[in-house]
Amino acid sequence: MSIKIENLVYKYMTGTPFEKTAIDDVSLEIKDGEFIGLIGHTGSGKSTLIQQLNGLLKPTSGKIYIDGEDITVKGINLKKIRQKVGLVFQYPEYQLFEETVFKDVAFGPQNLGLSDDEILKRVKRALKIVGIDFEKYKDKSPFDLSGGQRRRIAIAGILAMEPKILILDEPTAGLDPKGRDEILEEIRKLHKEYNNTVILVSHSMEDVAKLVDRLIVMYKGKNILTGTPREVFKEIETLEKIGLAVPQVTYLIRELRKRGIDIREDIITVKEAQEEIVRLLRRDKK
Ligand SMILES: Nc1ncnc2c1ncn2[C@@H]1O[C@H](COP(=O)(O)OP(=O)(O)OP(=O)(O)O)[C@@H](O)[C@H]1O
Repeated sequence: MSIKIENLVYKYMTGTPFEKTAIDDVSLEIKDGEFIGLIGHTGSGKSTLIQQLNGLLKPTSGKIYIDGEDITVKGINLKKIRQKVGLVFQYPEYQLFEETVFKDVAFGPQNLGLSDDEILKRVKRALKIVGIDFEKYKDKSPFDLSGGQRRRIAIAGILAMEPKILILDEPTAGLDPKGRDEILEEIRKLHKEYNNTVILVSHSMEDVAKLVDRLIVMYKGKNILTGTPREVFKEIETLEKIGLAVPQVTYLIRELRKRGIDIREDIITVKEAQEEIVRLLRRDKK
């Protein structure tokens, strides 16, 4: 499902100073099935932006179209929008409340009024994607599990509703490197399996660059850069100015090129760097 945002403005009326413009005239388009990384420093407006995409916050002005439908009009059916746009909040594990894993993941599909067979199918599928063994965990209390496992179950609860657009707000926040890599790998898998539109919110370029089709970079409520990770990483000066680091390997390649080494410019992962270095060594041997 596609998303189109036109001249979006969001002002909080409760802050200090009294009025705070959190989203400042943002326009962008996301295509059906795209995997987007929404990047920006703390306070750049990422959470405010995504909460408007499922109707949780109502824009101060501007338009949002989900699959061509304007969701900013009065009287719009919010339940219908939330079936299409699934939002996984930061630290979603704190929103688990049922006494078993099964009940927690089934809660969303039950609210959609699906049959028991369909609910079971969806719960199994969602747990499989997040790497939780259905038989082993279905009757366990989520509260007896580790933080990483609880987060997966919370994500599975949203996946089980099979939203055409899935938005994850900092899904790796607070996890150790292993847990972080596992969750990111699962998000990659689920995008492949469902082929839905995914927006992954993060302030770590390193995490998202290797996964996404396109990056949207926010700064002070504005969308200041958009493009593939390779295109965005070329703007190192702009990114540095706004406090976002490009992956370390990108810096390394830049330094090597400055020293006259003829290495490909658009490398963004360590794996690509390894392959390129091997290629150069082989070439020089000849
Ligand atoms: N409830 C609120 N009342 C007033 N101002 C708010 C409120 N929530 C957010 N803001 C302000 O709006 C701006 C954007 O905040 P937002 O949470 O959308 O940024 P973010 O990029 O998601 O940050 P983070 O990475 O920390 O979640 C910030 O300046 C923030 O202080």
